[in-house]
Amino acid sequence: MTTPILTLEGVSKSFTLHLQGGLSIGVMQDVGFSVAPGECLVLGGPSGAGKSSILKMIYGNYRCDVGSIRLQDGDAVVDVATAEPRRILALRKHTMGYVSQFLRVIPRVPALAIVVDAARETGLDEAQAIARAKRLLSLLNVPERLWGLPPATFSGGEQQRVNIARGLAPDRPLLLLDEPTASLDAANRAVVVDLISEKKTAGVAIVGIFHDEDVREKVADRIVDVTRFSPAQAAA
Ligand SMILES: Nc1ncnc2c1ncn2[C@@H]1O[C@H](COP(=O)(O)OP(=O)(O)OP(=O)(O)O)[C@@H](O)[C@H]1O
Repeated sequence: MTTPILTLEGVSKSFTLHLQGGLSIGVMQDVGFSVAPGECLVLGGPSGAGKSSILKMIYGNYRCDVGSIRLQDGDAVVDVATAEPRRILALRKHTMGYVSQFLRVIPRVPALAIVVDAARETGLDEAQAIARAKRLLSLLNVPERLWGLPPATFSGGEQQRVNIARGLAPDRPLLLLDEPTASLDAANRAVVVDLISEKKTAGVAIVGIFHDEDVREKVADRIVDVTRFSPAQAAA
């Protein structure tokens, strides 16, 4: 098997509810899986099972209580679980990308510039970045008349497609996808499936959450049901 780019081992997570007297709720126990370059691992399981929390731990937004999250970064291996915030920021710039279903709108920055800036983050020059951004926006059916406008006034679906273009524009070896196709129409879902396949062919490792069964079937190499990491399951 190809050397994995990402390996989670013995990861557990609980949340402390400060509004309820510091009550601690265990959400996941002993999470473990690996992902290889070019592979798409889909996290499955019912609402509240902990799928998004796993992505957030990999991205370094949530700290895990114990366990390791080892990420290949060039010749080095970094444990995200214990890495300094500065190291995590560097990983986000070069090594791992995160695409959620929501665009955090930056006031006054036009859609095309948002995607061009993202493409430039991993080293494309201006001309290459513009070409890539235009290709993505066209493929994702964002009308050309909107490219020069800030997305604040775009429809929800248009904003989501700008967001996907921005998330897929840079070249990073690991991509985390948190329901990027939620509320897209069938035609645009199919485009996203093709773009994900392109990334896989380019050797990008993907960990994703897709509620749409059809999308999941098309992109997943493996599906991990995260209910197997629930503390109740572990105690049984
Ligand atoms: N910041 C937080 N503070 C407290 N509890 C949290 C926090 N984030 C997540 N949780 C809890 O952890 C559990 C898992 O949530 P998570 O969002 O990871 O589930 P999910 O499987 O992605 O759900 P969905 O499919 O509905 O998005 C839930 O019970 C949720 O309430």
